[in-house]
Amino acid sequence: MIKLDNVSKSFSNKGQKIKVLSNFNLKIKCGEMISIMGRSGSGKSTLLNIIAGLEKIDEGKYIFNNEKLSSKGPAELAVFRREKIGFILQNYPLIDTKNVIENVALPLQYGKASKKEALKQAKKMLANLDISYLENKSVDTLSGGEAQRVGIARALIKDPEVILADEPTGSLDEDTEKEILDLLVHLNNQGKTMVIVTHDSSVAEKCKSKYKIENGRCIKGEAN
Ligand SMILES: Nc1ncnc2c1ncn2[C@@H]1O[C@H](COP(=O)(O)OP(=O)(O)OP(=O)(O)O)[C@@H](O)[C@H]1O
Repeated sequence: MIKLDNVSKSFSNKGQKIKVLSNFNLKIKCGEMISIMGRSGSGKSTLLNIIAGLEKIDEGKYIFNNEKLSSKGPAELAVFRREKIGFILQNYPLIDTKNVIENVALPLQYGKASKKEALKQAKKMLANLDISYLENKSVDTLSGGEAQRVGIARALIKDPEVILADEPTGSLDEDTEKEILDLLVHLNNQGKTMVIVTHDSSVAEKCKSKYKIENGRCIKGEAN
């Protein structure tokens, strides 16, 4: 369903060209859970941004469900992102003037849903993730693990096909990391395609396919 075919991507920085990905190939099947490792600066976040349609590629093809996304313009890519992609980040930027349920409801309110409908859906999502007790909490009172669950609820509220997670457990202690990982595995078992960028090999071990970015290319690790 996700296919990157001979992709190249460079950035220009102060007149200097930085080649990040070159002849980069990757196929991710629907419902797969994969990890992406690689040293700092190897291009992991760039890859997630390309999959999300936030970064254009220089050469090659990006295919999503038989659609050539690399030929689409910014407006079409924004629609694609809104409908298909959920992002989970290390420190999810929750809005601290809104409480937990309002934060989770927000992506629906940016769409067509009324506030009442959005809050109803958010309530359901919090219940699905067993965090109804956080509903009315102010986000600045949440622990790291609680904030991450709320971030996950917000990423899931529009029922995206693909979850892109950039260091989802990076700032958590060992026990909380395990709980969040179990939640990601659970979501994958429910059919979500997951792409997890991580520095942590214990996170990568949870994934059925493991990859590493090295010298701009994608290298497959041994199967679990
Ligand atoms: N918008 C940009 N403009 C210029 N250079 C960029 C831009 N985005 C990324 N880069 C450069 O591209 C390279 C890859 O960056 P990227 O953030 O994808 O790496 P990463 O593997 O995610 O790193 P880390 O593990 O440290 O987060 C780096 O050298 C970075 O400085």
